[in-house]
Amino acid sequence: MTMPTVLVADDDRSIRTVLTQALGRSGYQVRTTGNASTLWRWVEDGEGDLVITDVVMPDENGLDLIPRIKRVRPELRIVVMSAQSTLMTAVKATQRGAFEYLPKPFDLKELLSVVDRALVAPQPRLPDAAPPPEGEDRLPLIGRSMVMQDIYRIIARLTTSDLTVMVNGESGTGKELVARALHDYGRRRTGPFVAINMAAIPRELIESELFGHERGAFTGATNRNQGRFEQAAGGTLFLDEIGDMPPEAQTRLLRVLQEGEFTTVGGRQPIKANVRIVAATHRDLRQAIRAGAFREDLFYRLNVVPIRLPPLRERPEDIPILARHFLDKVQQSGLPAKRLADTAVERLQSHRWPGNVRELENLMRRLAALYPQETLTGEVISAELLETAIHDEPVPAGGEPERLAAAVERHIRQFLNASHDGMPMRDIYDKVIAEVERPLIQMTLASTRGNQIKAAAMLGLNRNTLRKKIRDLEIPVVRGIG
Ligand SMILES: Nc1ncnc2c1ncn2[C@@H]1O[C@H](COP(=O)(O)OP(=O)(O)OP(=O)(O)O)[C@@H](O)[C@H]1O
Repeated sequence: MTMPTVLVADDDRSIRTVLTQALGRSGYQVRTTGNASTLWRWVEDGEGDLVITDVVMPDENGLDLIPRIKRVRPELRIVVMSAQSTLMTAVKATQRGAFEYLPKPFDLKELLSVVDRALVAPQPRLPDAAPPPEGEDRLPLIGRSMVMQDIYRIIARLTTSDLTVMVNGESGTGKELVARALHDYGRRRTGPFVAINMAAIPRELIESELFGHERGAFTGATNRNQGRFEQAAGGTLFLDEIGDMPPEAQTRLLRVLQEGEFTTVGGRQPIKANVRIVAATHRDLRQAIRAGAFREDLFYRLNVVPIRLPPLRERPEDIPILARHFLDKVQQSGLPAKRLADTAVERLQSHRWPGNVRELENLMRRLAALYPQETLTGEVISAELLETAIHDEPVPAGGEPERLAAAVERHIRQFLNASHDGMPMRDIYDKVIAEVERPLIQMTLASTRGNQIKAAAMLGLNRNTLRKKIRDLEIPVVRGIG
């Protein structure tokens, strides 16, 4: 029995060598070339059982070759590998009919398993998504970390179906962007994208917002109103913060998903639901189910394809590229160009980003608007991060912001417990006040980069009072930064 022949096209000689060895060891016959035209000639001549192609080659883009190959040899499987590991590459490769897309660098074992699968997989149905708009190279999602690569591949596959998707991730991780990408590159892209945020609508209005209402259905319903289900007909309905949906609305939504039709509030005539649903939440829905706050049956209806968006701190390698992307964006809106010093990148990568990508985006916007220097240094970033730390309440890992008073109570309890062995503690008042005053003054000074006049104004203190406090609390004075 002759072993299948794998045709490899990549302009990088070392990749050709590695693939020849690895595929050869697995018993395949291998032919390699460094350009697209030779690959095309082999394919036209009927050679090969599988193609592995790079994207950027000197004579032609591998992605452009896929439709031509599919036209002459629809049965031939194509695996795309690319160092241009963006969402668009994944979407284009999948929608043009590639069997699999592998971002470089890839794991050889994974490649071999893809090759094995490709050669035995049943005849593929051509994706029924229309090809994405050409020249559409604006990237909706930025980041090249391995976790994001996996997400791009899932999104790319999901653009060829209408499966329900559940996006889970902390606030600001890009859940809405994922929902939009699923719509913009999917089969329903010519239809509407309609979003509704369960947390932002009063609970008694949610059903009428979702399904619409008839005139006179309730007090104040002076007109018939279309709900989001009707508005999104033929397109995508994004149910944001689904974990905040009240129980009655959950029951109704479940019924609509089971029956494929809905009635408006006060209406009788069932209307066919024609939407693709993408739901999102920052909550742990399994925990909500255990607490009786979310219907398990609804969860399973929605959680057909789960996508977990990682918090930014789990993919620090994406931070520089995201930061530069946001600086470019603000530059396009007319603000001066900025660059990041290496120290700035380091500082950004060591921050925890409780607000995730949104926090990074806002920081870059603020820096572009506020700082006159062209180069942003680590020091500038630190000062700005401290400033936001003063304005934002801290969000501990548990999710809910900790009240300052709660933290203070915890510390006071410790003070009081420390005084239990007979000797009452003295000067508790001054000690506690100093504990709060010292970081307050220190951080305010850091955020004004040592400028005591500005710090006094921010604190609402007289300048002399501030100076006295700095002396009494023995706060080191750093002057003249920036
Ligand atoms: N991978 C990414 N690439 C580029 N921009 C991103 C990315 N992820 C998030 N953003 C940007 O960060 C901001 C927050 O994203 P988005 O609104 O999608 O987050 P979310 O998870 O839906 O947040 P929330 O749960 O608070 O509604 C947006 O301005 C979005 O454009």
